[in-house]
Amino acid sequence: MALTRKKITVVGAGFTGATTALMLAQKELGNVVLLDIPQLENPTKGKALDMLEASPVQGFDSQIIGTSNYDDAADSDIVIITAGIARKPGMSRDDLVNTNAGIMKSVCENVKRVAPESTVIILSNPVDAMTYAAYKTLGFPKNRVIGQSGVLDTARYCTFIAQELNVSVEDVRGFVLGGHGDDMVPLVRYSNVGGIPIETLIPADRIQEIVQRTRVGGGEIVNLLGNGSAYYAPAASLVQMAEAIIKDKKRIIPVIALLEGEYGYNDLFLGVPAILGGSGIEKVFELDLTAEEKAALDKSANSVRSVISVVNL
Ligand SMILES: NC(=O)C1=CN([C@@H]2O[C@H](COP(=O)(O)OP(=O)(O)OC[C@H]3O[C@@H](n4cnc5c(N)ncnc54)[C@H](O)[C@@H]3O)[C@@H](O)[C@H]2O)C=CC1
Ligand SMILES: O=C([O-])CC(=O)C(=O)O
Repeated sequence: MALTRKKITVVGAGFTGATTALMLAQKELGNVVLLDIPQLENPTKGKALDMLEASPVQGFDSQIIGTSNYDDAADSDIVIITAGIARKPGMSRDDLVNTNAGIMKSVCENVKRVAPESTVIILSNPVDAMTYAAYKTLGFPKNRVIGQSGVLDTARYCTFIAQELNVSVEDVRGFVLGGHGDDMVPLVRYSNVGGIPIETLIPADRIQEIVQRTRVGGGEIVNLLGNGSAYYAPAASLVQMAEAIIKDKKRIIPVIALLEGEYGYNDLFLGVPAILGGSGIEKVFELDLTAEEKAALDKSANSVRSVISVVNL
């Protein structure tokens, strides 16, 4: 059987998009099309060419092109959408909803036209609502429309736990449920290092500080950067999701999925643990939650619902 490289389009060639494109190529996950608006066609081509010129040094054979023409994205296997504005200090992600919903709609109309069989991963904020907007515009099956928040939020949570215990990040396991906002739900009860529950290793008040720092982790970076938001860890998170799909790894990771009854929610996109493989979201896990955890998840779900309610498509 002839082997063909996958085609991955990254829409939005800003901080997250460009970083994602480079990481995808470095891991040789496929050929990469980096796409931005026509006014930025030359800078987009320039970024792509600059990345490609790193390939002899780093030894990767993925091709990377820059474009503003959706025909170049035709028949992509994966489309990653990072197009949109980012927040600045003092703003919440939800403040981006009107601008980014318009952008998401126009991007998805094009994606639907040129890459109807693709699996689409959304990053643009407010990401739960943008994943909903993408789903409605694309009309793709729910397993092929996936939002990114939980990989990043979990990565932040695990970073802080590893720092607290001075242990390898590789041995920290845990995950964050719910919407990508300040009321997301890091699940302490399901978190461990090397199989040892963190509740037996870290005092309860310190765990609560880690949970809170995770919740506002995006804002911490926004305040430090001063003029934009995080992009290295978000790009790494997108690449992990793309890799799980491209290699049919069947990884269990938190993703933003359409819920149809799971956790008692309907017609809602929310972060939940799922199997991510060749068919996209292959299964959503419904965990047993304590009353306290469920109340926290309800609060987060209500926040997402209120943002979705203002999305006009
Ligand atoms: N879900 C998550 O965990 C995260 C979400 N984000 C979100 O990702 C988005 C992108 O962030 P950055 O890359 O830092 O912003 P950025 O401003 O560096 O890049 C955004 C790019 O999108 C492009 N764009 C705008 N409209 C477009 C259109 N119609 N078609 C194609 N491209 C278009 C812009 O020209 C720009 O190059 C923001 O909404 C940000 O809030 C960022 C980090 C994490
Ligand atoms: O905080 C932001 O605006 C960007 C983002 O979603 C994150 O880094 O978690």
